Amino acid sequence: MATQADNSSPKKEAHKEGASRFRVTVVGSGNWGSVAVKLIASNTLHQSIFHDEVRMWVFEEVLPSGQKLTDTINRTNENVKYLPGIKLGKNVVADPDLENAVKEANMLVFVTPHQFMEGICKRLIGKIKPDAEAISLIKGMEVKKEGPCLISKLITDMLGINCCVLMGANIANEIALEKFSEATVGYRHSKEVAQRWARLVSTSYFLVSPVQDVEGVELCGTLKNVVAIAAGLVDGLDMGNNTKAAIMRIGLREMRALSKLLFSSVKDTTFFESCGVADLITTCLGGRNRRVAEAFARNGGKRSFDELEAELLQGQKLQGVSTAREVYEVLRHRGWQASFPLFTTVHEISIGKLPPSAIVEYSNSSAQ
Ligand SMILES: NC(=O)c1ccc[n+]([C@@H]2O[C@H](COP(=O)([O-])OP(=O)(O)OC[C@H]3O[C@@H](n4cnc5c(N)ncnc54)[C@H](O)[C@@H]3O)[C@@H](O)[C@H]2O)c1
Ligand SMILES: O=P(O)(O)OC[C@H](O)CO
Repeated sequence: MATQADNSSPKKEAHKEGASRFRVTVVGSGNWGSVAVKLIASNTLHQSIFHDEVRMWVFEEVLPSGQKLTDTINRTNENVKYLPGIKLGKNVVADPDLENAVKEANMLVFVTPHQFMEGICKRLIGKIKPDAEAISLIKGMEVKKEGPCLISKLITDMLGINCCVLMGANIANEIALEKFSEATVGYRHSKEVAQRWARLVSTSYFLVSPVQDVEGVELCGTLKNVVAIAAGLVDGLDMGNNTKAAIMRIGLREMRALSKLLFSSVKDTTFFESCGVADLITTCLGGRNRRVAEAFARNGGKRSFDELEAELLQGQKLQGVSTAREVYEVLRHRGWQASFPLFTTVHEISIGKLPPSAIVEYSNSSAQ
């Protein structure tokens, strides 16, 4: 069942005497981070359980104008670099000081590119409130000696706090324009906590469903980025819709198979939620991973993903190429490469070991 915030009244309900309000900080301010802030800020204003102010940690940058990004956000109420043209909400405060941004929060929303999370968590050890709850909107994982480590687990292990996840068919620019979308909150124990997260982010155009399967939800969001690279390669090779649909189907099979091998608790039904097949479809049709992979194939693999990412995304970050490498490390370590030809081939193409055309030749060996 979708959970929708009651934000029908423009005025905040009366605050119950003695009840303390949840203070929210969003750690991250990229394209999705800024849209998440907009959703949250529209809800904290109207719901008495939340403090009005939403603090947003900004990785400080100096803009071409010479001004700091944080100052510009606070002056214009817009993230002019990562989400231009969209007002975030007057109750949003951008803060370049990470420790200061989190110190009073008891609801922490993590939404940075995954490769920065370990460093961010290190800086936050001992700096957050002991009763804080977290949610990760980050699609990606780390690979440790012991094996893969999902970002929600990294947060829990390093900061000692519970962490839900929110994933879904959520191209940020479309949600910024208030076009209808769905998302899935994955939770481990407490449905009540998951419902509070849903209440924080849901709007009339953004419907959120809680599912008790953190690993399944997070692995869907993480692994679909590798399939999106494959779909972009197919587009760049002008192979047409049937081939792309086949690659998406094979990719979905590999997503499900790897998720269940890594965590036997992962539920089949999770793949039918927004975080599963719906996110796979939207990413393979309109995402950044798809777009950069298309350019990579059109250039015959002669320009690197890093170079194309910098040119096409202007500071936004791809997750699919590094996730393909991380998945490859897991497969190689466990001797599972032969069972995951699409994941393996995406990595080998991205490092120049195979040409872009290998995406079809090699991936279809699992198409049974
Ligand atoms: N953009 C989307 O449509 C979308 C939708 C759903 C989920 N996501 C996921 O959300 C996560 C965040 O993506 P995004 O779109 O908000 O970011 P983004 O790719 O738009 O922006 C990159 C961000 O990284 C920051 N950054 C750069 N160097 C840094 C450093 N050294 N340390 C910390 N931060 C640094 C930049 O300031 C910027 O805020 C990713 O896991 C992504 O897969 C994105
Ligand atoms: O633009 P991408 O490829 O990073 O994908 C964005 C979102 O994950 C889609 O849900």
